[in-house]
Amino acid sequence: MSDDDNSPISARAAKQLFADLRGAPALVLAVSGGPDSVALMWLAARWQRSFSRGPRLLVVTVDHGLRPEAAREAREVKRLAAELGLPHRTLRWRGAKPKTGLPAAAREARYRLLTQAARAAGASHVVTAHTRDDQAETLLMRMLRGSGLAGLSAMAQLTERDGIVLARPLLDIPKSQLIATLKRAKVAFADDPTNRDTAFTRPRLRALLPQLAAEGGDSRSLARLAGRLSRANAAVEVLVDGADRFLQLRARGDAPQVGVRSFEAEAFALLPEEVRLRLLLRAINALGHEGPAELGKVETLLSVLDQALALGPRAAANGRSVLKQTLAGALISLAGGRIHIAPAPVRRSRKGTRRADEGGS
Ligand SMILES: Nc1ncnc2c1ncn2[C@@H]1O[C@H](COP(=O)(O)OP(=O)(O)OP(=O)(O)O)[C@@H](O)[C@H]1O
Repeated sequence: MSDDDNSPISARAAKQLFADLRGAPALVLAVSGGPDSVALMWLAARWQRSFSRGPRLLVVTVDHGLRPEAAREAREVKRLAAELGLPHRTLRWRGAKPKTGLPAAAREARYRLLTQAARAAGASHVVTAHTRDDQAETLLMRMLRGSGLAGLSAMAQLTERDGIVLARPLLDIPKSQLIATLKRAKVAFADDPTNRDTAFTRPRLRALLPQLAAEGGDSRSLARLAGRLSRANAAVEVLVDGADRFLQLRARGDAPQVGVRSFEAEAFALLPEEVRLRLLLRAINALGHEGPAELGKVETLLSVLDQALALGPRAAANGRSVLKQTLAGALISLAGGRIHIAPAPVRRSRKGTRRADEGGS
């Protein structure tokens, strides 16, 4: 860790960190009460005071209803926000809590509540306090799961959700600098014990980080790796855009069918495997009605498709369907020398709930 990693963030440095947010009408600051987000609130308040007409700031704390101390922590954030002259709201997650996958469900609820609050306040952005340490943990978690290049790109500075921009201006900043900033400003912050609860994957991985850092794999190098993979991922996406246009040009003579993607099988087969995979993934996610497809399942589908295509154009050119499979609510078929992707038919199950056909046929 360099000396800089332990120095407080200056007003000048903060101005650069928040530069992308300067023109926003209003910002929701997502503040849990932990050190990272309390530092975000303190830095943003100081930054806003430097303008006569900066973005309006609204501080939002989500109480997930999972820990008894959460309500007190939210009140503490409200008190600190008031000291900084910022309005604050506490939002409660009232839905049923699942027995498994609780962190993921809580995160989903949190982002839903935060984006709703942003919309209601006329804010264009929800700003979170993700740090370089969070980025390193995210990369590590995804590496252990065997994620693809897109997943290994970890978090981006700006993403979009339901028309609201999620901004992470502190993504290159180590947590130690945020703590140094709070210490210098004499601001107190809460300690969330779930951050160390080894019943959850992320805290278990967090506990491994000092050992990795001792071997040279500190948050700086892990975050640099995520940045490099993100750059490579962006380049592949541009190649996939180009391949998509190429396939559309090849289909010029064919009347396009509404709600169906279709590729000429022979031209598709010439493309690199990663590009073929992403073309399928994009089409399935755009037309399927069961949420994003799992990468592993699309890989399996592609190998089945490749085997069918390896039988040669004859196999696929006689109009008969040589492959018909559903995945993530999309129907993928190979017939007449073309690959078709369309929404899968929705049928009623015996219990009366609607569901898509499953499995191949
Ligand atoms: N209860 C909360 N209320 C408001 N904002 C929160 C809350 N919890 C987390 N945040 C915001 O999200 C940021 C990341 O928090 P944390 O690392 O705990 O999230 P996570 O559960 O690991 O999931 P993700 O990284 O996907 O958001 C925090 O710095 C803060 O800005």
